[in-house]
Amino acid sequence: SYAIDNQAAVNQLLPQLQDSNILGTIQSLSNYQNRFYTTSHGVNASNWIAAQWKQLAGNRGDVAVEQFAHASWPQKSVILTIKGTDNSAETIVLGGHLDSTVGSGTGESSRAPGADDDASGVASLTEVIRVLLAGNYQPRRTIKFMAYAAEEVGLRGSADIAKRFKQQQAKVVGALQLDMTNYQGDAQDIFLFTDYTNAAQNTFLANLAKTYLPSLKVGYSQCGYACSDHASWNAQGYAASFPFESSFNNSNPYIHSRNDTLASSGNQAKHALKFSQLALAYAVELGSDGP
Ligand SMILES: N[C@H](Cc1ccc(I)cc1)C(=O)NO
Ligand SMILES: [Zn+2]
Ligand SMILES: [Zn+2]
Repeated sequence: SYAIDNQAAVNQLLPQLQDSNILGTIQSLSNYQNRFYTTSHGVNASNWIAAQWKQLAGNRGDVAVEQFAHASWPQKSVILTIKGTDNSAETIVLGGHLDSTVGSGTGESSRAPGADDDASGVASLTEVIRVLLAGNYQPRRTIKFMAYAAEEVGLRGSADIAKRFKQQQAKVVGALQLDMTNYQGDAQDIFLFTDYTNAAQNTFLANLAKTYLPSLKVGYSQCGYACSDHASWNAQGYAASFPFESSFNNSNPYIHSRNDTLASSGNQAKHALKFSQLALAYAVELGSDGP
């Protein structure tokens, strides 16, 4: 159910989220020459994220970090799992993509910083992982954080994973996608996309924002096509949502170019922090439901 009944836990964890940490992760990821799915840099960036998430996991027995190998390209996806206590068969997925591109012809030497698209989403998620684990949060459902490979070439990493989960009849209660969280193109703060997503879960997110982030303005928009990894989960029949940094009309003009840098996003991570806050509320409220 989409009940909002964990105020104590959420309100204790929310203030611990720091935009300075998000900024650092965006900087580190955009320092790779590129993170394209077939380059050595793209492979290294995946390994770096896995190492970061392993560091955050520390020696918690209920937390595991793995890299999901894809058959037809070298860049792996990264999955961190926090195993649930008494409702661990039900799973919540929070994802973003780790690859970057400057469009067709991207290769080993291309410069593709991908600060907003999508280092920002991976950084927003990494800060949620840090706070949940530092706060020793123990979910009843299983929570999986995913950094997908090869999103820019057709949502291929998330498609592999979502298909595998469906084949295994995994009970994914909901999936949240963070792709571009740090460029504020509009006066409103968060835009919930209504195509290729689940309406009931979108309403839940709007209610989470109203409850925990009352100063934020929430709008709605559409992509018009399967524009990020939420569409891979939607395609498998799972409830997906896609909170986005701006409206379609005012989206970041720098993406898929060498100018998708932190500087182009105002050298800040305050906008990305809002998405960490929403994602944490989503993870804790859904994660705390029993069987
Ligand atoms: N097409 C998406 C980015 C994207 C998504 C929504 C909107 I509006 C504008 C741009 C992409 O490149 N994801 O990596
Ligand atoms: Zn992109
Ligand atoms: Zn993207």
